Amino acid sequence: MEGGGALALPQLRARAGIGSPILLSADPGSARRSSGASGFRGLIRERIRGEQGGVGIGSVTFRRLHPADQELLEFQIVALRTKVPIVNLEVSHHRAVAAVRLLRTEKGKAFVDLLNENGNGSGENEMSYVERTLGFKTRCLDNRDIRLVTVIVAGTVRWKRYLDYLIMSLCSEEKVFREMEPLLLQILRIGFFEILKLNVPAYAAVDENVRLAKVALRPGAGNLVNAILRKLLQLKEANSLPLPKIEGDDRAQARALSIIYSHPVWMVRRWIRFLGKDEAVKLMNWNNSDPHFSIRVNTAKGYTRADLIDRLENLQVPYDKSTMDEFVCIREGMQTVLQAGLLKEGMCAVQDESLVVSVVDPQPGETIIDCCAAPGGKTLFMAARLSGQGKIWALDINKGRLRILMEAAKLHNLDAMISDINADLRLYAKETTAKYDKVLLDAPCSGLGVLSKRADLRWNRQFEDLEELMLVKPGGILIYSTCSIDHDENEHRINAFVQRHPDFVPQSVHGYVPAEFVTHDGFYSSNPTKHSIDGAFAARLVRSVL
Ligand SMILES: C[S@@+](CC[C@H](N)C(=O)[O-])C[C@H]1O[C@@H](n2cnc3c(N)ncnc32)[C@H](O)[C@@H]1O
Repeated sequence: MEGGGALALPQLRARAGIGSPILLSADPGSARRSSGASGFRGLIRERIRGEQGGVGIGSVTFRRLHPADQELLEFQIVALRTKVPIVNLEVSHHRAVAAVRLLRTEKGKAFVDLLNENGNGSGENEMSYVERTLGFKTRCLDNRDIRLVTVIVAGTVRWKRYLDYLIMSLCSEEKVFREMEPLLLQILRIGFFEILKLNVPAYAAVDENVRLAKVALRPGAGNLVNAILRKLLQLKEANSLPLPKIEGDDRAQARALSIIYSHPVWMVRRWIRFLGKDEAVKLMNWNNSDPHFSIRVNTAKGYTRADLIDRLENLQVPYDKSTMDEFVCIREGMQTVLQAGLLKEGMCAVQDESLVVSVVDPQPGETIIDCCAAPGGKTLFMAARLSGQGKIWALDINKGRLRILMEAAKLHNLDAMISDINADLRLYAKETTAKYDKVLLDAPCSGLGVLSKRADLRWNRQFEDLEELMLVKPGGILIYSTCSIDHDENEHRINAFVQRHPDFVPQSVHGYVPAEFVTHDGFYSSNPTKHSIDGAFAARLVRSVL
């Protein structure tokens, strides 16, 4: 086995006796193409059948294997035959978990990051996915592993177009890339990402990914990974990665930029048209940078930002004070904050540092409906600003997300001020006679302002349309907000709305947010490249009294 990382068989046997979970399952897993009798799994099945008196392939096939592979095969046979539960210690467990998470992310069945899950719990969940998908278990994930999985998965998703272009260029023919089995492609993406963007030492990136491909798939898959990664290393060393040149007509340039900065072509073309090439490149660089997280202190529980800062200093988590009083910004150490239980205590919440709540400007005694409320970042923030007087209705179509919101409300001592409504806003708005002082419509949008945090959104963009709502009292205020920087979802939508509903008059957000966030038309707009915070938009519309 490459890299000299293989354990000697007696050692493996000794570890097999420790009694951790089992190594192999009979189910080859949907992500892997059946490798037949020529794959590891096939060989094992044949060998065991042979030993049980069936038709085995015996030593002839075994001689085709490299001695190190044969050693691994023997080990796996011991595990299967003795049914001793064994954790697979051969593969790099965080890479195995990352590969499985990438497969699941691509099918839309997992989020990119593990931040919302708890350390050990998430390790166990991940292990059961790994077992079902790969047919073996890895050892439990510790905090460092979870961080590595998050970094690898988020980075690989973010750089997918760039990585795939290079992988395809290095395959002997395009067909090899197009027909590549999903798991093999994820392993290659991880290897490419580690080498090109994480600067992982070459021996580790190559050996570990080769071993993962061999164990999870078959020896031939490992050989392919080995050949392609070594070719990549040579090209990287010679500074001659086969990337497209930014030349030709607009379309060709957009295509090249979309590969180099790993964004969809339509997005690049749109941004070049509206922002110009330089600004579009800046924006893509922001989207590709590591996201930072903002934490809002929970004043409703009596905590101050100084209390939060004390805790962060004790935990040795570096932070920056935000311009907004309740916030601090964290670039690294989020896992430490989670582990220390600051969120569970209700001391703070992870929340985008947007000024939308300042645009709403909740005042004690007001009734406010938050129309697309879950998971509740803005609901909780608004409730905290009501200083114990007033009421917020949190409406969302998604019951599960609404439940999370109400749990968080309880944690933050704000549950008495918040009631939930599980409904489709379009139906609710038609059927109810209720009217509110303020209506916040934080509309589902493309999320084009938060692409640095949501690595997957750039590949999954879809518009969802909402009916206009008439839940606002005469004289009340509708606040429309998005986490998008796209004019079609923001200014254009507001202008169209106002044309259809002359009883709603835009009111400048001047005075509610610092001047640098107020657009020419009096809307709130934050721009990642200008303000170094996520992109967001908000408009205040006052309903006339008549
Ligand atoms: C952008 S998120 C809201 C984020 C939230 N305001 C916050 O600050 O945490 C959009 C939410 O709209 C909800 N949603 C989408 N369509 C809806 C509809 N027709 N009626 C009610 N809620 C809807 C989604 O379930 C999702 O939770």
